[in-house]
Amino acid sequence: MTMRYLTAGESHGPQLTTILEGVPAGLTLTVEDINEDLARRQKGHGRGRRMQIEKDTVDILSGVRHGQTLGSPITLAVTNDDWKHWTNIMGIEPLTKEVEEVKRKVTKPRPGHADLNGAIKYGHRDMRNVLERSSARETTVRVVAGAVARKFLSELGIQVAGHVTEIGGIKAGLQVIDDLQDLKAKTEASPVRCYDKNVEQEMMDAIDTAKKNGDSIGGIVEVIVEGVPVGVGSYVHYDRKLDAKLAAAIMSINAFKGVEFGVGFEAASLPGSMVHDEIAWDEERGYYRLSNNLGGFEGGMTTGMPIVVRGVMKPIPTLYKPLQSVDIDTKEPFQASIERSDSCAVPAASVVAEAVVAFEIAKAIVEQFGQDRMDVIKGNVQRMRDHAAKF
Ligand SMILES: Cc1cc2nc3c(=O)[nH]c(=O)nc-3n(C[C@H](O)[C@H](O)[C@H](O)COP(=O)(O)O)c2cc1C
Ligand SMILES: C=C(O[C@@H]1CC(C(=O)O)=C[C@@H](OP(=O)(O)O)[C@H]1O)C(=O)O
Repeated sequence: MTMRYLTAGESHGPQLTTILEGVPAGLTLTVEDINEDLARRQKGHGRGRRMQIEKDTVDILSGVRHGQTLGSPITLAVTNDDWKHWTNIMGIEPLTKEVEEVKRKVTKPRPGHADLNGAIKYGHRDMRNVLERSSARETTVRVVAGAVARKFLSELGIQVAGHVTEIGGIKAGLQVIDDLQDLKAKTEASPVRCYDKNVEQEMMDAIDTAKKNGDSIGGIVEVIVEGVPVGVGSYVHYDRKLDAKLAAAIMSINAFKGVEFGVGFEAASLPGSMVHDEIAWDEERGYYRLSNNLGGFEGGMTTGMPIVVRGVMKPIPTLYKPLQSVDIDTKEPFQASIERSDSCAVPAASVVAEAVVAFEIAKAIVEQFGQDRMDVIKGNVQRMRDHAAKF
């Protein structure tokens, strides 16, 4: 058995829901653990008006009793505060004439969003049926699932931190990050979730300029995970490689277009001597590496060094400045008219990236070190650490 989750819910429907299955029994879990991450996801310069309407908090509806997980499926829900403005448009009852009159049918696909392909695929003449689910509103409950995973990992001494390294071409200064607490403190204090104070204002200006021009910008987020034991994941079969799973998880975030580990794409132009992480040993630490260019992975398995994974987010597709598109009813070209949109969601996406990475690592640990009980998993992880230290 494994840990898995489903998400359900439309962007302007009553709520987003996730059911997590396979979370071991005996994990201490409170709504506060989760609400903290939900609040972090809502912050960040560049978000549109929707974030002022929502104040995301979670309800735990099953699988937890007196602050402890039971081992049974955990149902978690986040209410959409905006729903009250959309009850006619998003109702589940059949259409009446009055509803038809207020129903905002969407027939103008946005380049870069899921509208046109989704409409053709599912046969929807009203593209609201596509955008409601393709919206990144769904990432609220991925952050909820990730918060549970993060709590699980913290019990095993594993820390996860995400931050923004680039927005609209403005790059954070290069720094080897070896203090996650410091990184977290700097990132949380930053309106763009970037540790480098020197570029913060430039990033915000880039976002404001894009917004003023009716445009949008993307960027790069990085997630660092410390404390994962050696050998999580496996080289023995392609679908057991943990780096591949993390790559898929990052790519699954709305608007993400690429993933790299450690030096990543730069490895193409570097000689092997500048890429591979030399191996050393001492009595206290056991085996360790003199560098971490490969971002914590060899052979689909963790090396014990921090995992360093980055993802690139394209600019937000909904633009106030119209791009060419065609109305699917009239087949006429149109000028876009936009109600609201984010102009940059890279800071929020760094929290989503943390969540999906945390979930994949928690899942791999549950698969490898025991499934039902926290105490058994803790013991098994410790045995692996001892084994590696003595090896
Ligand atoms: C946190 C977050 C917020 C987003 N906000 C918007 C938005 O306001 N407007 C928009 O058009 N796209 C937004 N996106 C991106 C779209 O959801 C995404 O581009 C779309 O689902 C199409 O999928 P794809 O870009 O992965 O192909 C956001 C993405 C994330 C991660
Ligand atoms: C609601 C969220 O993000 C939304 C993601 C999104 C999209 O198209 O992906 C479009 C916008 O939604 P709306 O059209 O309601 O303004 C964003 O606000 C959120 O992150 O919670």
